[in-house]
Amino acid sequence: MMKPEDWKQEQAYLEQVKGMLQEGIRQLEPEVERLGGQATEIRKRFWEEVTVNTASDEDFEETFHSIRQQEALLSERERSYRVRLRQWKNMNRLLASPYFGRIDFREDSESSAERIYIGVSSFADEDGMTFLVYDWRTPIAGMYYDYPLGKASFHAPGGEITGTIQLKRQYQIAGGQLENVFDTSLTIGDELLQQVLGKGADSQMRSIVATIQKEQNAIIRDDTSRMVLVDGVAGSGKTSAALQRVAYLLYKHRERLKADQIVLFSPNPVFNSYVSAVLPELGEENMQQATFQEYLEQALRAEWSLEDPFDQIEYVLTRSDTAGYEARIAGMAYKASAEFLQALHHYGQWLNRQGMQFNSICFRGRELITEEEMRVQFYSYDPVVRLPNRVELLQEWLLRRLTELERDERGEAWVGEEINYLDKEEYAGAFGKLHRAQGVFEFAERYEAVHEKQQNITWGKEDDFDFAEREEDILRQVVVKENFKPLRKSVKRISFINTRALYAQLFQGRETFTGMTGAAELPACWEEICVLTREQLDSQRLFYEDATPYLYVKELVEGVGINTEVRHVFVDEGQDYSVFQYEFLAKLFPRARMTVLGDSSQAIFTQASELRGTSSPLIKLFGEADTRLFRLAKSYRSTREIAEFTKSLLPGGKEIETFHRSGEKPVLIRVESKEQLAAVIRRDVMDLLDQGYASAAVITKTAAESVEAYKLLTEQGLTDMKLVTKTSAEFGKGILVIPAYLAKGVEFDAVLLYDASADVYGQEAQRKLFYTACTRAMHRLMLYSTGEWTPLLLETDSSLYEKRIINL
Ligand SMILES: Nc1ncnc2c1ncn2[C@@H]1O[C@H](COP(=O)(O)OP(=O)(O)OP(=O)(O)O)[C@@H](O)[C@H]1O
Repeated sequence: MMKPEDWKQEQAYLEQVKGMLQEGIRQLEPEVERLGGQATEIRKRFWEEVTVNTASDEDFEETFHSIRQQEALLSERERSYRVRLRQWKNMNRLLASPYFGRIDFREDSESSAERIYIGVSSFADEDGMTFLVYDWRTPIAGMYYDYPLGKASFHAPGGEITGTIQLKRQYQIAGGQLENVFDTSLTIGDELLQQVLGKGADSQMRSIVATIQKEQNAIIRDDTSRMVLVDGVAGSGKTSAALQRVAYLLYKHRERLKADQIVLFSPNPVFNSYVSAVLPELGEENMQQATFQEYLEQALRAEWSLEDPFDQIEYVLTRSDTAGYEARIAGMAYKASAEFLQALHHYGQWLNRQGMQFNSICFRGRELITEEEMRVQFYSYDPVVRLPNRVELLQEWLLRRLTELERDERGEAWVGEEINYLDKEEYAGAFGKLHRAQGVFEFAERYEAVHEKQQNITWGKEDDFDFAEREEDILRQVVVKENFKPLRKSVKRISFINTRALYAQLFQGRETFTGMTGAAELPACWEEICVLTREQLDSQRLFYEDATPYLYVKELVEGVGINTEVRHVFVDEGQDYSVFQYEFLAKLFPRARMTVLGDSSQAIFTQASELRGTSSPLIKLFGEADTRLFRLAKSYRSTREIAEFTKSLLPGGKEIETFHRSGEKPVLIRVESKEQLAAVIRRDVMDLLDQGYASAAVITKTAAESVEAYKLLTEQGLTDMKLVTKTSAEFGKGILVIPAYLAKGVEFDAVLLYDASADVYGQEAQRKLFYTACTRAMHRLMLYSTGEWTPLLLETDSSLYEKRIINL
């Protein structure tokens, strides 16, 4: 218990800080207003203040300088305004809760300790010399997360500082009022964490700044590795740590790193809205967020109809009784593998010598430049020149060829016909050109006349400028040029490369594939995989598993469009990306460091990658020396009862540590029919809401099952539910019906697993999906079944759950 005089002292300090914050805000407010007003005014009157005169070169130069000056003034005002506004916002944020922690740190060279209060941003007194609150991201504040009482040290700009932490305190301050103070000897006391975790789920993720754990802090502050790889169990704070890390990096490199130089790849669009509040809460702007699918669509949508990962997983889960299923599944695994990547790499080398595929250039039903001509030209270049460079050379050659062919084309009969059909505007356009040309001819005529006089040479009549003939020439030129424009455009877009054929020729059969790629081992059903793949390609569709390899082949030949602006790439749910996708991201963002967060036990997609271990493509990506692997073994999300239950679902689950927050055991309820199922779920949802839980998710295996559940529950009179689909942009609080794969990464107060019977989760392959669904629950977990229980529960000790008999 805290001594009354300590409490009093804390109260007094809080009042002092609040008073100074209020004073700071009072002083800053008029300045923020003034600077904001000035910037707006300058922007509004920008052109009034600039004298625009371009009559002479000097005038032009003067105008140019005057614009530059005005621009500089505006950007200076806007910058000052932004800085002040940020300070003002930070102070306001602090006012409600100025700090959450304190350490008393005595440097070895000093006789007394300094009190370091820690909050979401720094706050200094008026002369800027004394820090009343330290930003949590400062090196000195880092000790708060890393050390218990006793010896501690931190890196200051001048070197390592060592000393002793003599006191460690945590605060709960809300609305400017001191609610609780805890002394702790540990890194971060459990008491506060208990309280934080005991709260209800939000529709948006919260910042964990006050209770970051030591092992999470190491991830947040790692600033040396090219690849930060986090393998953490469900609910261990991977996403939370990632977002805190973004905030940390933005603070530490605030002079040169901007939020839009950071990209977070997230599992689905709903997730984007789920995490979107954390950084603003910490006073930072949001980074860019994207899904890999968005990237694929932007690169391929123009030519292909693309399957997305959700349709792919629906196929995997629901179509096992259809023809070709086994082959497709084998194809998915192979097309995401390191072996296939290696094979494509060799394919690139093979293409260096032969086998390039082109689209001939056709015009008015004729082949102007044939595939064969292109192939001959392409392979006439020095073989040491890389494929993309040779493509460039070929492109230049094609453009030159087109110029020649365009010239030849002018005499063709169709051109004359087209001239006759030129409409008024086209004619006027061509005529304008003619007149410009005529100006040149007039000048030439004058010159010739003078020249003639001087040389006393007489030109023959037939050499005179024949306007009518010239007119026809120019019109022909114009018409052919117009008609050739699309050809040039498509050459510039590199459409002469037949990427589809380049990809399709990989799928002709086992021997040809091996010949082109040197691949040693192929799936047994390779021939069937070939047929399936070609069928798709022929109908202009790409399976999800083909999209990235297809892009890989495209870029192998054409070169990669790179982004050099982005400095950090974060990949959440990193286990769900294939080795291809990582290769891609590394190529696409050559100047970026990568942070990948994942959990192998939640690898529900077929293209999953190993996170650690010798075969991890992630470690290979930048090499072991540049990669740092972190392991998070403790799960914070769920109550101990739920976590003990979910860890029993995994073969290696024993390693998972649970956080000791207690609640009710998971409940297994068996019913007789779907109608009864809906009735029981309805009753349970109502009960949960009555008990004060604000978010409950009815989690299903597939989208089709979600639709069924939603319908049945509606029929039972449950209203105000939201059916979440892959196109949903966000979900609020309340009751959701959602397929498990869309609930990835998010959490709910209560999870009601719609149907955990053997019919639905009957196979070992569904274990990870089942585990992912159950681990979404924070406080309550209920599972229902309309028949035999799923065999995935067989290993689970019956003491870990409660079985209930329905009683409607
Ligand atoms: N240090 C912490 N302090 C307070 N809460 C924490 C802490 N670490 C994690 N949590 C909480 O635990 C829950 C799970 O965190 P998060 O979603 O970041 O985990 P995750 O590892 O990404 O989970 P999953 O892989 O299951 O999606 C969240 O409610 C988060 O706020």
